[in-house]
Amino acid sequence: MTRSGTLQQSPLAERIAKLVSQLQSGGVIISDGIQAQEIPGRGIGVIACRMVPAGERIIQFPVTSLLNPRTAKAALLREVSDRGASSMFTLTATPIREEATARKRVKRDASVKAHAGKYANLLDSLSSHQLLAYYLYRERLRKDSRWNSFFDVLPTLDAFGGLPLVWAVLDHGRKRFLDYLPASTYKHATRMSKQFWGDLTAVRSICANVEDVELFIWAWLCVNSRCLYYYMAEAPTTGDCMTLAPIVDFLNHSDEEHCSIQVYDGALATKFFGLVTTRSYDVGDEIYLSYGAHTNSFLLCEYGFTLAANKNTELDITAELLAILKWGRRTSRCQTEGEATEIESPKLTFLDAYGYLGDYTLSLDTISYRTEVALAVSQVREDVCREPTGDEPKARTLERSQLKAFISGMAHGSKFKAQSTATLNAILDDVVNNCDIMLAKANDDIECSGEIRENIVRLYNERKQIACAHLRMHR
Ligand SMILES: C[S@@+](CC[C@H](N)C(=O)[O-])C[C@H]1O[C@@H](n2cnc3c(N)ncnc32)[C@H](O)[C@@H]1O
Repeated sequence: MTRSGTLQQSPLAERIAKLVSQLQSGGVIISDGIQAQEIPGRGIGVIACRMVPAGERIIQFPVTSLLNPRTAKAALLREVSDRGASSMFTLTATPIREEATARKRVKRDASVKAHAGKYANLLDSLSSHQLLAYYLYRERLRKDSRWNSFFDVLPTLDAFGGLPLVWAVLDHGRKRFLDYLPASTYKHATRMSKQFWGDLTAVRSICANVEDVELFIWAWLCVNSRCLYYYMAEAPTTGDCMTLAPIVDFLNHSDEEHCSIQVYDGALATKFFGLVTTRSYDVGDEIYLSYGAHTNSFLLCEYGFTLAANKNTELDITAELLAILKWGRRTSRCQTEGEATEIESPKLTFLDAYGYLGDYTLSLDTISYRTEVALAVSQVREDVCREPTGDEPKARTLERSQLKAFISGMAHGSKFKAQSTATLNAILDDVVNNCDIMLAKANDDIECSGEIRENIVRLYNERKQIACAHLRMHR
């Protein structure tokens, strides 16, 4: 992974040492048992440099040194009162005027106060992700930012080049790779792209001079891929409870549990944000953190990598199943999921009413209950999914009650089993064929190379592996 910076930059080890020393002088405690260093294929990671037992606190951060919406907002407001109108950025709404003479200082102070109040309200209107991306964007442009040694070790925009979001937003000849993605991954990338543009618009609505899309996407992705959960009472949603913690954010992901985050009280009423090992390590072992039980499709979209062997692998057949529910037929290339859910359909309305619309998946050995329900609904007539409006044939009433009993878990749904298996097998045959086509396409495309091809191939191989396992089980 390339690091941010230019030709004059010092070696990575020196930049890491500089960041560590700056953090330590700010009260961060880093165990002598760990060391951050470059790891082939994974950027920077954290390694045990002595035997580290389970239960050791390896990093401890005074919460006031974290970079999160709370500390970023405080820094932004301080800047307004310190710099007044000479602030590098001015708000879209009523910028304050520089007052030239001492006589006008009182008036100026009042103006700064009013400005700060307005600014605080505007900042409060941003989500945590928007606020942090805005803050990183601004700080990255400052020569004297207190976060410069952190920025010196963050990935460059180039290092984010494997993310579908970057292909979608910046293209750089890669937009067409989006068409190689499985439908569910494509949908995830599209959703992120929408969120990204929405966030940029929100930030620009309070500060028009956020013009550099490349710098903003870099900031947005640093926040997206490096933030950890951190509870803040003022955060409006769980998703807003996020913080950056330099060094902690060097830990790479594993689907095994390695470490946990703890917030605890220290001396003098200081609160600490700490990282604690949950297993022991030998010298040279990499110390990981689980980012969550994520599939490779999720990891690719949110973080730009996939795991060679992922415990949370699944096959998403939402697009394929929605096409059957809506149109009563299969489609060969399914990127139609959005389209299918937007169209009025009694079966989709019915599934939605019961909380079973979308997210149809299979793991290597199980079919999710949501998928079973959707398969059952796919085989009944549309009028079974409508509420009765008067007299109706008894058979329809019976079938509706059998379906509802299955959905609510009161019946095994054996009535639906055979047809569900047949429909699923037909979908899985299509999945296998589609995987072969897409694998051949990606492999033949010489521009789709390196890590990007490796990740796409991994997604299709996984899909194919799960589809074949179920076809073997159910044929
Ligand atoms: C929180 S950062 C971890 C530190 C990062 N490696 C760095 O160089 O700064 C998350 C990023 O690390 C990389 N990463 C994390 N876990 C990985 C893994 N198991 N394999 C490959 N890359 C990984 C991805 O680029 C991801 O976006």
